[in-house]
Amino acid sequence: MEKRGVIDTWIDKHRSIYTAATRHAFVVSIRDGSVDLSSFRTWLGQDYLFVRGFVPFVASVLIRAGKESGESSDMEVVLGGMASLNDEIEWFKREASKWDVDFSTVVPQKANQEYTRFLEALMSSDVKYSVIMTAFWAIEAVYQESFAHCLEDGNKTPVELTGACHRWGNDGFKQYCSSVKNIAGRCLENASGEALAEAEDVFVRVIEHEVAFWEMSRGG
Ligand SMILES: Cc1ncc(CO)c(N)n1
Repeated sequence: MEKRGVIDTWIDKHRSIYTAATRHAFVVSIRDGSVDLSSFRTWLGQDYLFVRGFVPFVASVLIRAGKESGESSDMEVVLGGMASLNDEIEWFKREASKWDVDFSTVVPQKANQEYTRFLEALMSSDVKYSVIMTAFWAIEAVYQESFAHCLEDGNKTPVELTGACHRWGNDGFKQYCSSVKNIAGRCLENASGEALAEAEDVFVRVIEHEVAFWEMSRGG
């Protein structure tokens, strides 16, 4: 059994918003097959833009893992995440031609802009390593839990959407999220009360941005 840490207590404490992010109506509609394909296309274009903004964020996490972590494995975990982002961008481009979405004309919507701005603020050197790691974990975990749900028993996920679900819902990605969670948890064990409060706040804000991102996608 894995040890329950502060992150698990936050998930419990903020359960309703956490569930709103990981079982959003958009995700549930993928799982039950009722998804509106124009929503999926909106999500695809917006998430491609998001991921392009997420790369520099992960790069900043990588630099900090190299400099500030006492554990050499932190950098390797984040580097693995970087490598999968490289594949992800290629995947998005293949999906774009499959769904006839032209990324060059996609304009970031408000929820996307606000999320990207939030990530940019987290890249400041004033933000503590434990806080940035908590954010990084939460961002990845929402996608992992959401898309894994679309692959669980009883799903009616349309076959043309299973590629997206496997991308974030596969066991390797789950393992990777668990490694990031362990890093964040370890940092938080030694964190000051102030850092803990900041990390909890950032956790909730990530979840809120994720909910808004799904809402935007569903809105078409
Ligand atoms: C909005 C959003 N959150 C998380 C991820 C996971 O990388 C993603 N691709 N997009």
